[in-house]
Amino acid sequence: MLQYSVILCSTLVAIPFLLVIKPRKHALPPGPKPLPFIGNLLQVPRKEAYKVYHDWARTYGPVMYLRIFKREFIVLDSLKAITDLYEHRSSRYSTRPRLVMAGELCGKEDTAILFMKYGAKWRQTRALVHGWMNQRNLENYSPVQVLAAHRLLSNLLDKPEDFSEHLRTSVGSVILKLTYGIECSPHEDPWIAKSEALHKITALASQPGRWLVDSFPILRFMPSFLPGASFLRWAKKSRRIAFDLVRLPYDQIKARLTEDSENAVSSFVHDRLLEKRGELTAQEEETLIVAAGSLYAAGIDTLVSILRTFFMIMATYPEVQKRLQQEIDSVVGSQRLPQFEDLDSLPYVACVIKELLRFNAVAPLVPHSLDEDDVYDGYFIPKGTWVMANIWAVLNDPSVYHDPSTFNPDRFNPTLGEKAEMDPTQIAFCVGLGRRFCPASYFSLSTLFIDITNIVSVFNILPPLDENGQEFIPPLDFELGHIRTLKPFQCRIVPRSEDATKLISQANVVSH
Ligand code: HEM
Repeated sequence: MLQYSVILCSTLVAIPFLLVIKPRKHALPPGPKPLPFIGNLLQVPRKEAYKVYHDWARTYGPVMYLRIFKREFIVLDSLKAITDLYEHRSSRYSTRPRLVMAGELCGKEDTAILFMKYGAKWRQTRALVHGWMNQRNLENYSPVQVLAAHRLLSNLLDKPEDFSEHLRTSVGSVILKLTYGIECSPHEDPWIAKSEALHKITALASQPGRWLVDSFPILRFMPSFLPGASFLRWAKKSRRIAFDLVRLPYDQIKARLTEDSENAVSSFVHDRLLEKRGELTAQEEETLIVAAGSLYAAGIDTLVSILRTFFMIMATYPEVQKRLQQEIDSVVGSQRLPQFEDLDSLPYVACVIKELLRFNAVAPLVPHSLDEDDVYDGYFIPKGTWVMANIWAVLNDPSVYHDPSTFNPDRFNPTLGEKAEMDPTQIAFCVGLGRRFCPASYFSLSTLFIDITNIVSVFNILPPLDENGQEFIPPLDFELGHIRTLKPFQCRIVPRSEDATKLISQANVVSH
């Protein structure tokens, strides 16, 4: 009942806006026929939207238009359209769409670069992140990445069934150590728990179509004690969690720098503070806090999603696992664990990583927006529109990737007479190479390399068993929050040999 009254109020608020829509010189792009007032609300897919949009593109073409109430959406379904807008018109298409719930009410616009509007604040934050995450600094991160990979092996040996949690701890501990110098505990670390809580909030807050306030921003001014305004109370709590997560670790480092400078550990934040002798202006401080917090928030979920998919693939495609192990064994042997120095000698590992990034499409629909009206391909693109790059469609285009629903790393391994298929690393991270490309692509690829090689060198990853003790293949069921990730699934993780078990123990003695 309450919901109906909110919809009724919103309708009354929206009518005057609808009446002043001006005639446009160029037509909007084609799309499914909208209903009066609610637009395409009832047609917008709730599940695997990127697949449905791709199907629609067969009817409407690679540039499609949708509307939900007053919010306008364009879906770009080809690499050409994405590159034309995100890259060739990057000065216009580099801002983010308005997200009232996630961005404004839950505070993501002020705490994470990913959600920030294009402008001076974004540029300053981005410059800080980019300067630190570039390829030249990669060597400095290696010891931390190797240590975390070894601890991951030990955790997988102890409690294989908790592999998803171990992955989150491992990736989180690398990012927290490099960003803030924080040492995470191997189990139930409070920082990792906070990041998990924020991940859930962000996924919920940015769910398209979930929040009426995203379509009717005026609802944010409702008194929060009113019935029907529980979303405002939830947003207030979530906002506090988002701010705490970026502020608390920063405050800890700052305090340690003055109180206990001898024991302060080098990190992104520590080194920036030291450069300025701890005397940052309020604005510099805010930029540093957000830059550091952005890495933590943007980095964990993406990498964990890819690594979980890796476990699923190993359990589903035993022949791929066997080839990986054969290659690693032939280069590394059985007396040590893989290292970064082995990278150039392991071409099949590189192909598997590329195929994981293609197959998983962590960010299947990347939203950008524009602050001025534009015309593309004869179509009108209104300012403020959500422009969504369908990266899943590009990474699953059968004219580029043969049999795209099959996991096949060999597609990147040119054989006699056959060309390698398009390298997906650029697309997965960069999306048409616009200005918002992922600043952490080198870091991500190196983390995937060290984790994957270490895991398969000592473990066999096998399908789970059913109640009759028979192996079964878990379904490949992805869910989409703010990123695309597999729903919980099981697999068996078993040491390959006694030597492998010994190697894990030795590596952890050395690392402690
Ligand atoms: C496999 C792993 C990853 C993938 C596939 C990935 C992909 C992406 C994509 C598609 C974007 C948006 C690009 C756009 O808007 O055009 C992005 C942005 C971003 N990524 Fe990543 N990412 C990954 C890992 C990471 C990691 C590990 C970190 C940090 C440690 C990170 C930090 C960021 C940040 C800060 C942005 C925001 C850039 C901005 O808005 O200016 N990413 N990433």
